[in-house]
Amino acid sequence: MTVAVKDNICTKSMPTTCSSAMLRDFRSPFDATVVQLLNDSGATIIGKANCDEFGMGSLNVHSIHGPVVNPHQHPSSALDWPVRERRSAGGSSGGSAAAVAAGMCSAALATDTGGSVRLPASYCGVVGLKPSYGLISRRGIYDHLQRWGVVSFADSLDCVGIIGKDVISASQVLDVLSVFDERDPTAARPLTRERAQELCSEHMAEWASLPSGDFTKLRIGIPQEYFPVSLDSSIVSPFRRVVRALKDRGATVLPVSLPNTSYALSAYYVIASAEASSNLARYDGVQYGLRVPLPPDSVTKSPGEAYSHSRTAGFGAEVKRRILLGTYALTADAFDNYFLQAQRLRQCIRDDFMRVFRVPNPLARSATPNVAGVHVLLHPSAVRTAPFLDEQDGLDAYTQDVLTVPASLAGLPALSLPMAVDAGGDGWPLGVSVVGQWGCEKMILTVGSTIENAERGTVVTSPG
Ligand SMILES: NC(=O)C[C@H](N)C(=O)O
Repeated sequence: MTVAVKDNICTKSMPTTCSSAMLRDFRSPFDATVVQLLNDSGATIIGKANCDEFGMGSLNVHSIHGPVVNPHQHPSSALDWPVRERRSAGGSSGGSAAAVAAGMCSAALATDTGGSVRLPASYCGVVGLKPSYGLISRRGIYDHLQRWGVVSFADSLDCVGIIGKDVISASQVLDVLSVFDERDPTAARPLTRERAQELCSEHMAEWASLPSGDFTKLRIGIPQEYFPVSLDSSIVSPFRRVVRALKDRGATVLPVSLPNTSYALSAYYVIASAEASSNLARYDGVQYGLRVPLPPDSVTKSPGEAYSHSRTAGFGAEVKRRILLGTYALTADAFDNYFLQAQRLRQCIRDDFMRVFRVPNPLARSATPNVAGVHVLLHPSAVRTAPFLDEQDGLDAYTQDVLTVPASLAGLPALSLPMAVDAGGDGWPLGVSVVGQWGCEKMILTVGSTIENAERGTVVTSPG
């Protein structure tokens, strides 16, 4: 299999820049465990993929390598396209999604902190899987040299994810990567993995043992809060078609409520920025990263001034904004009102999910199945199709992942797959997401491949 690797995942034989001037010349002395696993399995790594700087962004426009142009509709000539007609590939893993969409490789490694795998997958018309938090290793081989094989952004949220040309490619890569890595302290222990697998298989047996494609007894929840006013109306009809296809196979589809969803984005940006401000403190030009010597006429020449000089030159504007926001959220004055509140909201969001799932959480002490609950949730992956690259405006960029962030805060597996492009839309891809209980990757991939087959058989007329 040919695989591209996002440029925040360490590779020995290629640079790892994180799309940042800070790491422009960085060569990792080791491969991340995920890269080693891919190499050992015989995969061919074709190159590193562009991303937003340190994974911060939703449109892959914050990069020293320039923005990623969405290759959909013109896969071999995206860069010949007039600038005003170029669309974003989504972020932060825009390069990974674009490489798969353009047919350069059959899969790509990416990372997802708040939606960075699923949003680009949705915008580029490919499959994106964010696995359960802790399922795939983030560790490197020589952990005394650098803490992670994947360069940290926000440790309590970062996951290695997979982008594939179809569900089967994504699940093949998942099989290779989902092994326990004792070097990664956040990796789920073998017992937890076994328990999750047992629970998932037990609950899949309720419906997946029936003849293929018969989903009688599969219960699917549609979270009512995932249809905000910002949702483009053209998404509704393809989404309904997907629901209908599942109902035709016997599935019960019912509305469910995740009442704290509207707090997810605010909680995410506080928590992720706070963790980023602490993680990125190591890039001071002495321990790590670009070092820019102070000018000879500099007055104080204090270490603080030297750090600040290198950090000012090495980090881009978006990374600086997150460091400022995160540092503020962690100050004594703001901690209770921002950081603690965000953590409380995160717990409420987790509880929302746990209340609706039929499969018990393998990480919880009491594991009572909720018989009125659902096996999986289904919702649109994004509120719109890929924006034009020259239509970026400030706040909009932060609301792109409004539908992907909740599953990240809860650490749950989520799969985005393309819906057939509909005559009512603008001809650009749209994704639908399937979310499951922790460790239920097999379940969401099974539902995903049924949707994929149904959508492949859909004949729709394209608007252009
Ligand atoms: N990194 C991610 O998962 C994307 C998110 N939009 C962020 O900028 O934090």
